[in-house]
Amino acid sequence: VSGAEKKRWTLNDFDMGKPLGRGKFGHVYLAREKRSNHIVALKVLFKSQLQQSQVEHQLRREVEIQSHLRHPNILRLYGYFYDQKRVYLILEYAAKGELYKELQRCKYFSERRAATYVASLARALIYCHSKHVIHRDIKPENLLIGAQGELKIADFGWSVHTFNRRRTMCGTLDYLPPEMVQSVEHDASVDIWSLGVLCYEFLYGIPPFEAKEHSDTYKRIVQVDLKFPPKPIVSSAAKDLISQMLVKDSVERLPLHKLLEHPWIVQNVDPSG
Ligand SMILES: Nc1ncnc2c1ncn2[C@@H]1O[C@H](COP(=O)(O)OP(=O)(O)OP(=O)(O)O)[C@@H](O)[C@H]1O
Ligand SMILES: O=C(O)c1cc(-c2cccc(F)c2)nc2ccccc12
Ligand SMILES: [Mg+2]
Repeated sequence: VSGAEKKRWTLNDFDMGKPLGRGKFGHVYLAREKRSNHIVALKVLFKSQLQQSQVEHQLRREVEIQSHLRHPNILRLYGYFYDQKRVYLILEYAAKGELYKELQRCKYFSERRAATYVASLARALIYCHSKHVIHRDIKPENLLIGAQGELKIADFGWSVHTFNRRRTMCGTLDYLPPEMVQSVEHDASVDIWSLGVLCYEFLYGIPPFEAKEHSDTYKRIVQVDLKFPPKPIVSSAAKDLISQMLVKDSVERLPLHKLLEHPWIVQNVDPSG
């Protein structure tokens, strides 16, 4: 759907198909763009609900960010339009649906499948960070699966553009203390932590710091109370990678480009990518 940015879309440009799912602010439908016959997912959001939840600015930011990202493992946002009551997002259709449903169905993934997913997510995040975009909400619910089984990061609702704030806010960086200057790195490394949590959940079927009460989960996270269950059996290489990502001090976390060179990834991702 090239040149989509300039075009002014309306609902008449689409034939509506089956509902694909329900989100917090509305429904997502399968749709076909009439001129190109291109199949898309049309996310319909109600303005009233967006206003009630005061997420208008977040949605505009999500649209602004996602519409400029181009990567095979990032769900495309081709464009948007709105009418009196609703805002419509024209999204790439992920034919194999939600990753978390697939994880629930399989209970946990094989090491090869988990490593393949982790590697594609790492590549997508390297791309995002190179554009000074941090996702900040990497979790199974926000991952969709494309027609060829490839992973697509969706839902940039919590993503932020860090660069401008840092630069424009203070002009020169010269007078900023290390933690302020580092904070751009610092923020980017939140996605490394989340990817480590995801890798653990792919292999064990449960997230590493799960607890009955929120307060207990909070404690386990801040203490990095990382334990590997005896079952299912997981290779020490996988545990080594996870242990290098779930590190409290963010600057100590394994950088994403180093992750792609880790033995567990190299040995478990088929070279065809
Ligand atoms: N591009 C897509 N392709 C296929 N299915 C989709 C797509 N986008 C959404 N869906 C389906 O619709 C459901 C709801 O979509 P989504 O999660 O984006 O809404 P939401 O939950 O309101 O968003 P958010 O998670 O930011 O609150 C998803 O769980 C998924 O099943
Ligand atoms: O009536 C509007 O001008 C309007 C526009 C947008 C909007 C504009 C661009 C991108 C985007 F994602 C959303 N969101 C809204 C949310 C609530 C109420 C009104 C609006
Ligand atoms: Mg959702």
